[in-house]
Amino acid sequence: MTDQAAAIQGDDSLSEADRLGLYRVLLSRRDVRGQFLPDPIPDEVLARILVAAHHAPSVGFMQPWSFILVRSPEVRERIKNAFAKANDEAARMFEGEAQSTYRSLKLEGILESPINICVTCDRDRAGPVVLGRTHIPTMDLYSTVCAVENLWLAARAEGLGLGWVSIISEPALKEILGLPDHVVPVAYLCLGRVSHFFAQPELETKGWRKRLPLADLVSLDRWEGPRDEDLGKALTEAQDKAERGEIV
Ligand SMILES: Cc1cc2c(cc1C)N(C[C@H](O)[C@H](O)[C@H](O)COP(=O)(O)O)c1[nH]c(=O)[nH]c(=O)c1N2
Repeated sequence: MTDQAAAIQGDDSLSEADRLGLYRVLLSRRDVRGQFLPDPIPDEVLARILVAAHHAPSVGFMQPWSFILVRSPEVRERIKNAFAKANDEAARMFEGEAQSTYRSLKLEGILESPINICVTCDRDRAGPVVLGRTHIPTMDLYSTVCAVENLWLAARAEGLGLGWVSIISEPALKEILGLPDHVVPVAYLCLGRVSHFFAQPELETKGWRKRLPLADLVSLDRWEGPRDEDLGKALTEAQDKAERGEIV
């Protein structure tokens, strides 16, 4: 092992303020669609956010991601048209009241945000045999999602809003952005300064779906296995506190 590989983090303890700050970012991150301001993002801020994304974990240290920064109004117009087509198709998949609620939702900020970012996964980046991906081939896609989450949290820490738009046909997105076959567009993101962040997910406040009780989702040793009652109480308490904004 080289000296550098053996090196350990000098000051590896986090202050209480750091700990709370991280939870604050995690719990106050929102998917933003409608509150974008047009102000450009300074390069140094964008660079920090992209570095955070690039420090995500990845299978076999594959780093399969790339970031296409979409600034061109023409390209964004094409993306918006692809969204409008897919969104109309999506609306028809819901029945009755759900369909009218769906149609009332704002589900993208493609043109209002100053920049869009497509995070891609190059499935060939580290050759055909990748450490850790040998038996579950989708691990490179999951790694790319880790980069997306890092990017999302770093954006929130910088006071920027981010919205993920997935209501677009994948072939249309690939064609517009010129992606080769082996590159998957994992996430199409809208990024920018915002007028405000909502306290709760918009889908929750608009009555689409509620946050599930965490204690119902944690079991022991097997799928829907037994519950640890004490842990269940702790989970409910922690979730209630988070909902009241107490950690934040
Ligand atoms: C993979 C994926 C894909 C999408 C999303 C998220 C993720 C993870 N979300 C955002 C989603 O609606 C949102 O995360 C949840 O409603 C929870 O809200 P907060 O993110 O906590 O604000 C999302 N939102 C939207 O308005 N249009 C979209 O196409 C999508 N697509």
